Amino acid sequence: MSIEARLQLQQGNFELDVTLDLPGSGVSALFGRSGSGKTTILRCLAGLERHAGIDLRVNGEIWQSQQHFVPVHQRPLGYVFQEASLFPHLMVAKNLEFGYRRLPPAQRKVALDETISLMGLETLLARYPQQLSGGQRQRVAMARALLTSPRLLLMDEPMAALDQRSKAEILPYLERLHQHLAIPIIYVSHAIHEVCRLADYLVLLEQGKVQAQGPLQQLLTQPDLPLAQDADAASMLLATVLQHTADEMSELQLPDGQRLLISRLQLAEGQNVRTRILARDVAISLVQPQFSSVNNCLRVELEQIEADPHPGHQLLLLRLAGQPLLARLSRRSVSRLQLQPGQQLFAQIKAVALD
Ligand SMILES: Nc1ncnc2c1ncn2[C@@H]1O[C@H](COP(=O)(O)OP(=O)(O)OP(=O)(O)O)[C@@H](O)[C@H]1O
Repeated sequence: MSIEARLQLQQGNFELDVTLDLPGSGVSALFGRSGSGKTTILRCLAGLERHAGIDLRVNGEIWQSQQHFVPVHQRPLGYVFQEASLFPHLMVAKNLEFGYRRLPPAQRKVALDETISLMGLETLLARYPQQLSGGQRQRVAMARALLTSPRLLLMDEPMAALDQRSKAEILPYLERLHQHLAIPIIYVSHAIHEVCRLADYLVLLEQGKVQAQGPLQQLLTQPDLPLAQDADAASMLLATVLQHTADEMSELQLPDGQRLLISRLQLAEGQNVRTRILARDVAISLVQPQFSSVNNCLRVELEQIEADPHPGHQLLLLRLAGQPLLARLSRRSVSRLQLQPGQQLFAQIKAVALD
Protein backbone atom coordinates (compact mmCIF):
# COMPACT_ATOMS: atom_id res chain seq x y z
CA MET A 1 0.00 0.00 0.00
CA SER A 2 1.53 3.32 -1.02
CA ILE A 3 1.03 6.56 -2.86
CA GLU A 4 3.52 6.99 -5.67
CA ALA A 5 3.62 10.29 -7.51
CA ARG A 6 5.89 11.82 -10.11
CA LEU A 7 4.82 15.43 -10.48
CA GLN A 8 6.40 17.83 -12.95
CA LEU A 9 4.70 21.04 -13.93
CA GLN A 10 5.29 24.72 -14.54
CA GLN A 11 3.02 27.40 -13.02
CA GLY A 12 4.17 30.90 -14.06
CA ASN A 13 7.72 31.13 -12.73
CA PHE A 14 7.22 28.22 -10.35
CA GLU A 15 8.43 24.77 -11.28
CA LEU A 16 7.27 21.71 -9.35
CA ASP A 17 9.47 18.66 -9.77
CA VAL A 18 8.92 16.00 -7.13
CA THR A 19 8.88 12.23 -6.77
CA LEU A 20 6.88 11.07 -3.77
CA ASP A 21 6.63 7.62 -2.31
CA LEU A 22 4.26 7.93 0.63
CA PRO A 23 3.06 5.13 2.91
CA GLY A 24 -0.48 3.86 2.23
CA SER A 25 -1.48 4.41 5.87
CA GLY A 26 -0.90 6.95 8.64
CA VAL A 27 -0.28 10.68 8.29
CA SER A 28 2.26 12.01 5.78
CA ALA A 29 3.04 15.69 6.26
CA LEU A 30 4.10 18.00 3.44
CA PHE A 31 6.21 20.63 5.17
CA GLY A 32 7.87 23.67 3.69
CA ARG A 33 7.85 27.44 3.48
CA SER A 34 5.10 29.42 1.87
CA GLY A 35 5.33 28.96 -1.91
CA SER A 36 7.30 25.68 -1.74
CA GLY A 37 4.52 23.84 -3.61
CA LYS A 38 2.52 22.08 -0.90
CA THR A 39 -0.95 23.08 -2.13
CA THR A 40 0.05 22.44 -5.73
CA ILE A 41 0.94 18.85 -4.78
CA LEU A 42 -2.47 18.37 -3.12
CA ARG A 43 -4.16 19.79 -6.23
CA CYS A 44 -2.28 17.26 -8.37
CA LEU A 45 -3.34 14.39 -6.11
CA ALA A 46 -6.95 15.59 -6.19
CA GLY A 47 -7.03 15.70 -10.00
CA LEU A 48 -7.25 19.50 -10.22
CA GLU A 49 -4.14 19.72 -12.40
CA ARG A 50 -4.05 18.05 -15.78
CA HIS A 51 -0.51 18.13 -17.14
CA ALA A 52 1.55 15.64 -19.12
CA GLY A 53 4.16 15.47 -16.37
CA ILE A 54 1.90 13.91 -13.74
CA ASP A 55 2.00 10.23 -12.89
CA LEU A 56 0.01 9.11 -9.90
CA ARG A 57 -0.66 5.67 -8.53
CA VAL A 58 -2.61 5.12 -5.30
CA ASN A 59 -2.32 1.68 -3.74
CA GLY A 60 -1.45 0.20 -7.11
CA GLU A 61 -4.31 1.89 -8.98
CA ILE A 62 -3.39 4.40 -11.71
CA TRP A 63 -5.18 7.72 -11.11
CA GLN A 64 -3.18 9.70 -13.65
CA SER A 65 -0.59 9.04 -16.37
CA GLN A 66 0.06 10.10 -19.99
CA GLN A 67 -2.75 7.82 -21.14
CA HIS A 68 -5.05 7.85 -18.15
CA PHE A 69 -6.90 10.47 -16.12
CA VAL A 70 -9.37 9.78 -13.32
CA PRO A 71 -11.40 13.00 -12.99
CA VAL A 72 -11.80 14.78 -9.64
CA HIS A 73 -15.31 13.50 -8.89
CA GLN A 74 -14.26 9.90 -9.48
CA ARG A 75 -11.24 10.02 -7.16
CA PRO A 76 -12.26 8.51 -3.81
CA LEU A 77 -10.76 11.25 -1.68
CA GLY A 78 -11.76 13.80 0.92
CA TYR A 79 -10.34 17.34 0.87
CA VAL A 80 -10.29 19.59 3.95
CA PHE A 81 -9.29 23.20 3.30
CA GLN A 82 -7.97 26.01 5.52
CA GLU A 83 -11.48 27.41 5.83
CA ALA A 84 -14.36 24.98 6.19
CA SER A 85 -16.67 25.28 3.18
CA LEU A 86 -19.95 24.13 4.71
CA PHE A 87 -23.39 24.82 3.25
CA PRO A 88 -24.55 27.87 5.27
CA HIS A 89 -28.27 27.12 4.80
CA LEU A 90 -28.00 23.55 6.12
CA MET A 91 -27.73 22.45 9.73
CA VAL A 92 -24.68 20.42 10.75
CA ALA A 93 -26.63 17.15 10.53
CA LYS A 94 -27.66 17.93 6.94
CA ASN A 95 -24.16 19.04 6.01
CA LEU A 96 -22.89 15.67 7.22
CA GLU A 97 -25.59 13.70 5.46
CA PHE A 98 -24.83 15.44 2.19
CA GLY A 99 -21.55 13.58 1.70
CA TYR A 100 -22.82 10.40 3.31
CA ARG A 101 -25.94 9.95 1.18
CA ARG A 102 -24.07 10.57 -2.05
CA LEU A 103 -22.65 7.05 -1.80
CA PRO A 104 -24.78 3.95 -2.24
CA PRO A 105 -25.00 2.11 1.13
CA ALA A 106 -22.90 -0.81 -0.12
CA GLN A 107 -19.95 1.54 -0.73
CA ARG A 108 -20.10 3.26 2.67
CA LYS A 109 -17.13 2.27 4.80
CA VAL A 110 -17.57 4.89 7.53
CA ALA A 111 -20.58 4.94 9.86
CA LEU A 112 -22.48 8.19 10.50
CA ASP A 113 -22.85 7.79 14.30
CA GLU A 114 -19.26 6.70 14.74
CA THR A 115 -17.96 9.72 12.85
CA ILE A 116 -20.17 12.13 14.79
CA SER A 117 -18.79 10.70 18.02
CA LEU A 118 -15.18 10.60 16.76
CA MET A 119 -15.33 14.31 15.95
CA GLY A 120 -17.38 15.18 19.07
CA LEU A 121 -20.31 16.65 17.13
CA GLU A 122 -23.24 15.18 19.09
CA THR A 123 -24.34 18.51 20.57
CA LEU A 124 -23.82 20.54 17.40
CA LEU A 125 -26.05 18.66 14.96
CA ALA A 126 -28.95 21.13 15.07
CA ARG A 127 -26.80 24.24 14.61
CA TYR A 128 -26.14 26.18 11.44
CA PRO A 129 -22.50 26.77 10.36
CA GLN A 130 -22.63 30.46 11.41
CA GLN A 131 -23.50 29.31 14.96
CA LEU A 132 -20.22 27.39 15.25
CA SER A 133 -16.72 28.45 16.26
CA GLY A 134 -13.93 28.15 13.68
CA GLY A 135 -12.65 24.97 15.34
CA GLN A 136 -16.12 23.41 15.45
CA ARG A 137 -16.65 24.25 11.76
CA GLN A 138 -13.39 22.48 10.90
CA ARG A 139 -14.47 19.41 12.87
CA VAL A 140 -17.70 19.31 10.85
CA ALA A 141 -15.72 19.73 7.62
CA MET A 142 -13.47 16.83 8.59
CA ALA A 143 -16.43 14.63 9.50
CA ARG A 144 -18.13 15.50 6.21
CA ALA A 145 -14.99 14.58 4.26
CA LEU A 146 -14.74 11.28 6.15
CA LEU A 147 -18.37 10.39 5.51
CA THR A 148 -17.74 10.17 1.78
CA SER A 149 -15.68 7.02 2.69
CA PRO A 150 -12.53 8.31 1.03
CA ARG A 151 -9.51 6.11 0.33
CA LEU A 152 -7.28 9.14 0.78
CA LEU A 153 -7.79 12.26 2.91
CA LEU A 154 -6.09 15.51 1.89
CA MET A 155 -5.81 18.28 4.49
CA ASP A 156 -4.49 21.69 3.51
CA GLU A 157 -3.47 23.48 6.73
CA PRO A 158 -6.80 22.75 8.44
CA MET A 159 -5.76 24.79 11.49
CA ALA A 160 -4.15 27.76 9.73
CA ALA A 161 -7.18 30.05 10.04
CA LEU A 162 -7.76 29.23 13.75
CA ASP A 163 -6.58 31.08 16.85
CA GLN A 164 -4.34 29.32 19.41
CA ARG A 165 -7.25 28.21 21.57
CA SER A 166 -9.17 26.65 18.70
CA LYS A 167 -6.00 24.97 17.48
CA ALA A 168 -5.46 23.41 20.91
CA GLU A 169 -9.11 22.32 20.92
CA ILE A 170 -9.01 20.65 17.50
CA LEU A 171 -5.63 18.91 17.71
CA PRO A 172 -6.87 16.03 19.91
CA TYR A 173 -9.59 15.30 17.32
CA LEU A 174 -6.97 15.13 14.59
CA GLU A 175 -4.96 12.75 16.77
CA ARG A 176 -8.04 10.58 17.27
CA LEU A 177 -8.61 10.55 13.53
CA HIS A 178 -5.08 9.33 13.07
CA GLN A 179 -5.39 6.63 15.72
CA HIS A 180 -8.84 5.31 14.78
CA LEU A 181 -8.88 5.36 11.00
CA ALA A 182 -6.96 3.36 8.49
CA ILE A 183 -7.36 6.02 5.77
CA PRO A 184 -4.02 7.56 4.73
CA ILE A 185 -3.92 11.31 5.36
CA ILE A 186 -1.74 13.81 3.50
CA TYR A 187 -1.42 16.81 5.76
CA VAL A 188 -0.02 20.17 4.64
CA SER A 189 1.47 22.39 7.31
CA HIS A 190 4.18 24.89 8.01
CA ALA A 191 3.93 24.51 11.80
CA ILE A 192 6.47 21.92 12.92
CA HIS A 193 4.95 21.33 16.39
CA GLU A 194 1.68 20.37 14.65
CA VAL A 195 3.59 18.00 12.35
CA CYS A 196 5.35 16.48 15.41
CA ARG A 197 2.01 15.70 17.03
CA LEU A 198 0.38 14.17 13.98
CA ALA A 199 2.69 12.89 11.27
CA ASP A 200 4.42 9.55 10.85
CA TYR A 201 6.11 10.40 7.59
CA LEU A 202 7.51 13.72 6.45
CA VAL A 203 8.26 15.32 3.10
CA LEU A 204 10.42 18.43 3.30
CA LEU A 205 9.82 20.77 0.37
CA GLU A 206 11.97 23.61 -0.83
CA GLN A 207 11.10 25.68 -3.91
CA GLY A 208 9.16 22.94 -5.68
CA LYS A 209 11.70 20.18 -4.92
CA VAL A 210 11.87 17.44 -2.29
CA GLN A 211 14.71 18.18 0.08
CA ALA A 212 14.20 14.93 2.01
CA GLN A 213 11.43 12.43 2.74
CA GLY A 214 11.25 9.68 5.35
CA PRO A 215 9.95 8.70 8.79
CA LEU A 216 9.26 11.78 10.94
CA GLN A 217 11.56 10.88 13.85
CA GLN A 218 14.48 10.36 11.51
CA LEU A 219 14.02 13.58 9.52
CA LEU A 220 13.55 15.72 12.63
CA THR A 221 16.91 14.68 13.97
CA GLN A 222 19.04 14.27 10.85
CA PRO A 223 21.84 16.74 11.63
CA ASP A 224 22.41 17.92 8.04
CA LEU A 225 18.74 18.86 7.44
CA PRO A 226 17.33 22.33 8.21
CA LEU A 227 15.02 21.06 10.99
CA ALA A 228 17.96 19.95 13.13
CA GLN A 229 19.90 23.12 12.27
CA ASP A 230 17.03 25.34 13.45
CA ALA A 231 17.26 27.12 16.81
CA ASP A 232 14.09 25.24 17.88
CA ALA A 233 15.34 21.83 16.71
CA ALA A 234 13.49 19.07 18.56
CA SER A 235 13.08 15.30 18.68
CA MET A 236 9.85 13.39 19.12
CA LEU A 237 9.71 10.35 21.38
CA LEU A 238 7.00 7.70 21.34
CA ALA A 239 6.00 6.41 24.76
CA THR A 240 3.06 5.00 26.74
CA VAL A 241 1.36 6.59 29.74
CA LEU A 242 2.29 4.39 32.70
CA GLN A 243 0.67 6.26 35.59
CA HIS A 244 -0.20 9.65 37.02
CA THR A 245 1.32 10.71 40.31
CA ALA A 246 -0.17 12.50 43.30
CA ASP A 247 2.10 15.51 42.72
CA GLU A 248 0.61 16.25 39.26
CA MET A 249 3.16 14.47 37.12
CA SER A 250 2.71 11.68 34.57
CA GLU A 251 5.12 8.83 34.21
CA LEU A 252 5.72 7.62 30.65
CA GLN A 253 7.32 4.37 29.65
CA LEU A 254 9.71 4.12 26.72
CA PRO A 255 9.97 0.93 24.62
CA ASP A 256 13.06 -0.26 26.53
CA GLY A 257 11.33 0.15 29.91
CA GLN A 258 13.03 3.45 30.87
CA ARG A 259 10.70 6.02 32.39
CA LEU A 260 10.18 9.67 31.63
CA LEU A 261 8.48 12.15 33.96
CA ILE A 262 6.41 14.92 32.42
CA SER A 263 3.95 17.50 33.78
CA ARG A 264 0.54 15.83 34.23
CA LEU A 265 -1.14 14.82 30.93
CA GLN A 266 -4.89 14.49 30.51
CA LEU A 267 -4.59 11.02 29.02
CA ALA A 268 -5.60 7.58 30.23
CA GLU A 269 -3.02 5.15 31.51
CA GLY A 270 -1.86 2.78 28.79
CA GLN A 271 -2.44 5.32 26.04
CA ASN A 272 0.28 5.99 23.46
CA VAL A 273 1.75 9.45 23.60
CA ARG A 274 4.22 11.60 21.72
CA THR A 275 6.50 13.97 23.50
CA ARG A 276 8.60 16.69 21.91
CA ILE A 277 11.99 17.58 23.34
CA LEU A 278 13.93 20.65 22.24
CA ALA A 279 17.59 19.85 21.52
CA ARG A 280 18.68 22.72 23.75
CA ASP A 281 16.76 21.21 26.71
CA VAL A 282 18.90 18.05 26.76
CA ALA A 283 22.03 17.96 28.94
CA ILE A 284 24.63 15.20 28.99
CA SER A 285 26.36 13.55 31.90
CA LEU A 286 29.02 10.80 31.95
CA VAL A 287 27.69 9.34 35.19
CA GLN A 288 24.26 9.30 36.75
CA PRO A 289 24.07 12.53 38.78
CA GLN A 290 22.88 12.05 42.35
CA PHE A 291 22.13 15.58 43.47
CA SER A 292 20.37 17.17 40.53
CA SER A 293 16.95 18.79 40.31
CA VAL A 294 16.50 17.27 36.85
CA ASN A 295 13.94 14.47 37.08
CA ASN A 296 14.82 12.55 33.94
CA CYS A 297 18.18 10.89 33.57
CA LEU A 298 18.09 8.36 30.75
CA ARG A 299 20.63 5.92 29.34
CA VAL A 300 21.56 6.88 25.77
CA GLU A 301 24.20 6.03 23.20
CA LEU A 302 26.05 8.78 21.37
CA GLU A 303 25.89 8.13 17.63
CA GLN A 304 27.14 11.29 15.94
CA ILE A 305 28.64 14.68 16.76
CA GLU A 306 27.93 17.28 14.09
CA ALA A 307 28.49 20.96 13.43
CA ASP A 308 25.81 23.47 14.41
CA PRO A 309 25.04 26.79 12.67
CA HIS A 310 26.27 28.52 15.84
CA PRO A 311 30.08 28.17 15.83
CA GLY A 312 30.17 27.69 19.63
CA HIS A 313 27.61 24.83 19.59
CA GLN A 314 27.53 21.23 18.42
CA LEU A 315 24.69 18.84 17.68
CA LEU A 316 24.72 15.38 19.21
CA LEU A 317 22.63 12.61 17.75
CA LEU A 318 21.81 10.15 20.53
CA ARG A 319 19.83 6.91 20.61
CA LEU A 320 17.32 6.54 23.44
CA ALA A 321 15.24 3.37 23.64
CA GLY A 322 15.81 2.78 19.91
CA GLN A 323 14.65 6.31 19.02
CA PRO A 324 16.74 9.27 17.85
CA LEU A 325 17.26 12.13 20.32
CA LEU A 326 18.99 15.39 19.50
CA ALA A 327 21.04 17.41 22.01
CA ARG A 328 22.60 20.81 21.42
CA LEU A 329 25.66 21.40 23.59
CA SER A 330 28.37 24.01 23.67
CA ARG A 331 31.56 23.02 21.87
CA ARG A 332 33.27 23.58 25.23
CA SER A 333 31.15 20.91 26.98
CA VAL A 334 31.74 18.41 24.18
CA SER A 335 35.48 18.83 24.52
CA ARG A 336 35.51 19.06 28.36
CA LEU A 337 33.69 15.69 28.59
CA GLN A 338 35.77 14.29 25.67
CA LEU A 339 32.61 13.00 24.04
CA GLN A 340 33.03 10.39 21.28
CA PRO A 341 30.55 8.45 19.12
CA GLY A 342 29.83 5.02 20.58
CA GLN A 343 29.88 6.20 24.22
CA GLN A 344 27.13 5.21 26.67
CA LEU A 345 25.94 8.39 28.38
CA PHE A 346 23.11 9.84 30.44
CA ALA A 347 20.72 12.41 28.94
CA GLN A 348 19.17 14.76 31.48
CA ILE A 349 15.82 16.26 30.53
CA LYS A 350 13.82 18.55 32.80
CA ALA A 351 10.26 17.27 33.24
CA VAL A 352 8.89 20.79 32.77
CA ALA A 353 10.64 21.13 29.40
CA LEU A 354 8.58 18.34 27.82
CA ASP A 355 5.30 18.81 25.98
N1 LIG B 1 -2.39 29.42 -10.93
C1 LIG B 1 -1.12 29.79 -10.72
N2 LIG B 1 -0.43 30.47 -11.67
C2 LIG B 1 0.86 30.83 -11.47
N3 LIG B 1 1.55 30.55 -10.35
C3 LIG B 1 0.91 29.89 -9.37
C4 LIG B 1 -0.45 29.48 -9.49
N4 LIG B 1 -0.82 28.83 -8.36
C5 LIG B 1 0.28 28.84 -7.55
N5 LIG B 1 1.30 29.47 -8.15
C6 LIG B 1 2.65 29.63 -7.59
O1 LIG B 1 3.18 28.34 -7.33
C7 LIG B 1 4.01 28.38 -6.18
C8 LIG B 1 3.60 27.29 -5.20
O2 LIG B 1 2.34 27.61 -4.65
P1 LIG B 1 1.66 26.68 -3.55
O3 LIG B 1 0.34 27.32 -3.23
O4 LIG B 1 1.66 25.28 -4.01
O5 LIG B 1 2.67 26.83 -2.31
P2 LIG B 1 2.44 26.43 -0.78
O6 LIG B 1 3.70 25.77 -0.36
O7 LIG B 1 1.18 25.67 -0.64
O8 LIG B 1 2.31 27.86 -0.11
P3 LIG B 1 1.45 28.33 1.19
O9 LIG B 1 2.09 27.69 2.37
O10 LIG B 1 1.63 29.82 1.18
O11 LIG B 1 0.03 27.91 0.98
C9 LIG B 1 3.91 29.78 -5.62
O12 LIG B 1 5.05 30.49 -6.02
C10 LIG B 1 2.66 30.34 -6.26
O13 LIG B 1 2.78 31.73 -6.42
